[in-house]
Amino acid sequence: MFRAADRLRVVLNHLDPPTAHIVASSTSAQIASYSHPQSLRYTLDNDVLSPEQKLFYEENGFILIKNLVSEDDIARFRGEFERICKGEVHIPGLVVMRDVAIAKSEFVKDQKAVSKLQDFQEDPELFRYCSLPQILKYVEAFTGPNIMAMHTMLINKPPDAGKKTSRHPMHQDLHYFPFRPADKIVCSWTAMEKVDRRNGCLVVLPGTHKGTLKEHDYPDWEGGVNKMYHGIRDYDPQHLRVHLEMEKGDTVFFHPLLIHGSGMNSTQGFRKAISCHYASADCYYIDVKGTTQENIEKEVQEIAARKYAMEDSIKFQDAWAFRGRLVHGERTSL
Ligand SMILES: CCCC(=O)SCCNC(=O)CCNC(=O)[C@H](O)C(C)(C)COP(=O)(O)OP(=O)(O)OC[C@H]1O[C@@H](n2cnc3c(N)ncnc32)[C@H](O)[C@@H]1OP(=O)(O)O
Ligand SMILES: Nc1ncnc2c1ncn2[C@@H]1O[C@H](COP(=O)(O)OP(=O)(O)OP(=O)(O)O)[C@@H](O)[C@H]1O
Ligand SMILES: O=C(O)CCC(=O)C(=O)O
Ligand SMILES: [Fe+2]
Ligand SMILES: [Mg+2]
Repeated sequence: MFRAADRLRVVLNHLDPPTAHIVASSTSAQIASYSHPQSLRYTLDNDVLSPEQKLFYEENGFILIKNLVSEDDIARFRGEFERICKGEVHIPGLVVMRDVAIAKSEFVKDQKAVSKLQDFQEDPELFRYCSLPQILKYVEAFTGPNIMAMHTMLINKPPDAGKKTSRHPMHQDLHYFPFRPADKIVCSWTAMEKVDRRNGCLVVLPGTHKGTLKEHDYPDWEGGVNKMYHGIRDYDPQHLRVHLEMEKGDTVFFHPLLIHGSGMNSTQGFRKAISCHYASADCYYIDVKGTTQENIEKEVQEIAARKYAMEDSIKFQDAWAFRGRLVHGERTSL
């Protein structure tokens, strides 16, 4: 009989030493809560994940793969980001976001003002990230062969302006998505430089992908909160937290129900990461009316109505169908 604690130890051998140390320092009660999976629910067989890696994802809801994206590719993404910030290229549909602490200040056409690019699916250079074969190989282990890139971001977490607005509250990405099933959705998030607690690395609550979608709303933060940065109000503050310290090119794949956030950037540098949410093209859209997702639907529709100057006519689902791009296999449903 393979005990939970033994399995966790096996799995820890596949983590970075710092992360392994943090997981290993969890209490025995928390370790015991890693139950034995009856069968593999969250991963598929495509010979990419080792049995230990599968078990780790099943139990924790994330897996970190070291050195998956090359220095050259990251340099190219960084170059394109700079060109966008300088206004040298114009990408249809791209959303350029500024941190709430600087959004109201004078506009500077410089990357320093930009906290996030969203929806870069029409930028061939940045979208290369979503088609990288070594990423898709892993994605397929979660989604199967028909793969849609649904949501793209380049996050440029700014040095905190003193109001802690650079934090991203604890949340589940599924809150933003009107498609299911959740188990056929996965995020890939690649560090474009070394990320650690000082510059605001990702923080995850392992195992929370086994729970349900929780109610999200704006946190009561005195210094203000960025637009659409909803958080979970009632997550268990005692739950084991793992800080994912990563080197440039390291990539974490995580489940859309995994509770995660990122801390304040207390350095002077802009912490960069690039990410894509993938879903199986076999997923289907749902109506979020009457669910906890109604609040985000309303906000997305308000912004879309302003952006495309079309009152009320954009459905939440259509906004996703319009941005989604097939990256592998067939576009069967989404
Ligand atoms: C897994 C998925 C996870 C996620 O999707 S997380 C977050 C999702 N976020 C998004 O979809 C992007 C949301 N942001 C946006 O759409 C835009 O950045 C946003 C907020 C509409 C601003 O667009 P801009 O083109 O900059 O428009 P603008 O300069 O005219 O500003 C309009 C009003 O918005 C304010 N604003 C801008 N950036 C903000 C921020 N970061 N947080 C809070 N408020 C912000 C801005 O001050 C202005 O306000 P006012 O109308 O002057 O009172
Ligand atoms: N008061 C709070 N309420 C809700 N969430 C918070 C609060 N403070 C921090 N968080 C969230 O916890 C995560 C980590 O935040 P924080 O910046 O405090 O880093 P940390 O985990 O405490 O690490 P460090 O101590 O190294 O700063 C982020 O997702 C952040 O948004
Ligand atoms: O890079 C980060 O800080 C995390 C962003 C994130 O989790 C999100 O935008 O959904
Ligand atoms: Fe997220
Ligand atoms: Mg802290």
